[in-house]
This record gives sequence, structure tokens and C-alpha cells, in this order.
Amino acid sequence: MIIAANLKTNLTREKTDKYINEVENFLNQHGISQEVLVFPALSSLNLHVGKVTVGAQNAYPAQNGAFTGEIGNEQLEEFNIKTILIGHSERRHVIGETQAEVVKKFNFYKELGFKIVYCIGESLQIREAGDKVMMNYLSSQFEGIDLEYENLILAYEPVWAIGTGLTPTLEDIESLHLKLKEQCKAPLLYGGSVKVSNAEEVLALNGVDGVLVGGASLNSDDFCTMVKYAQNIENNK
Ligand SMILES: O=C[C@H](O)COP(=O)(O)O
Repeated sequence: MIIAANLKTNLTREKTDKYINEVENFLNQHGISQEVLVFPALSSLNLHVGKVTVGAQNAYPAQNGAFTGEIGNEQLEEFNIKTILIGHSERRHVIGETQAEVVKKFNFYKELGFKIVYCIGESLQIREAGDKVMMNYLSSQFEGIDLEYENLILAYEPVWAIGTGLTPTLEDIESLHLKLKEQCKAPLLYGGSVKVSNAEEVLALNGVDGVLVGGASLNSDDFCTMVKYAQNIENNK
């Protein structure tokens, strides 16, 4: 399974280096074979060689150039970063990234062979409009995206569950993941208020190939506990 930490706009370079080393040590000490991704704040990107894969939460679709405030692939190459989050709901709904901009970013980093964690998710308003409306909305977030891309990982993150402590029921997560898997065979992560207290149940669901954790991943011990849950589930299959 794939266990991913999205540190968002948190931790300094020093604290991020300490965090990643703590996670790396845990993976080595416990013989973890899960795929573990950590997405630090851009200012904390650094070269890391080990079991932990460090990825970028965002980057501009260009090698370099006059894009004030952005980083491009040239800056990611410096740290051998080849994994990126694209389409995160905070980029869409807080920063205002359009589907067209998301598609351009996807295609640029796909051409470079990046591992892409592509995020989709609906608002509470869309969810409350019913299953048909919700599925149509989620399908619209696939527009322009190559769902056959071999380095694609999908992350379903209901926007209303992000950072709220709210989550869909386990039944809802499982049934939606199975519906999404009818459209795309890529590994499918769940994200949205995953924490130590619910991660084991979520990871055990059919159609869930891992989790993308925000706030609850900031504590490395808690994040490692969730990694261990995934390892235990896989060992017992
Ligand atoms: O990328 C992670 C998601 O936004 C979930 O964040 P959260 O675990 O704080 O709800």
C-alpha cells in the first residue's frame, strides 16, 4: 500500500529533515515494505536517499523561466524529486487552479515521467446533490487526464472531509472507491481526516490502496503508526 504525508504549509527545513529521518529510521527498523511518500513544504525540499520518497506538493509546468513565485522542474531536479501532487483540492479551491491548469501541469510532469498523485474530490454541496451529480463532478475532474498513465496514483479526497475531522462512512468510502476503480485502475488513495484512530479501518477497505494524510501526518510517530497498520494489513492478506 501507499502511505503519503502531505505536510502542506507546515514545518521548517530543519524540522522537515528531522521528520523524514524519523520516518526513514522507522521504515528500516520495522522492515516496512509499504510505499511511503512525504510531500514537504517547497522551502523544505531536499535530496533524500532511502525508503521514503520525497515529493513536491506543487510545481509550475516548466523547466524554468519567468514565473515569479513558482518553482519548475529545474529546481526539483536539484533534489532528485520525481514525484508530485497535482489537483489537490486546496490548489483548486483555495489557490483557484482550473482544470485546464491542472491538466497542463499533469501533462508536463507526465512527459518527464514523474510519479503523479492526482487528487479529485467533491464539495459538500455536490455530495448533497446526490450520487449522480457527485459522480458526474468527479468524472469532470478526469477530463484531460490520461488515466492509463503508468506512473499515476489517484487520491480521492472529499473536500468537506479535509481538515474537518469529518469523514464519509466506511461503507461510503468503499463503495465510492469501487466506483472510481471502474473508471481507473491506478492505485487509489483515500484522503480526508485520516488519523491514527481511523486509518486501520480505512486501509482495510476494498478499493483503498493507501491513504493521503494531512494534519495527522505532522506527528511522525502517528504517521509511522499508520504506516505500520498498512504493513500489518498487507502481512495478514
Ligand atoms: O492531502 C491531504 C488531504 O488534504 C487531507 O488532509 P487532512 O488529513 O488534514 O484532512
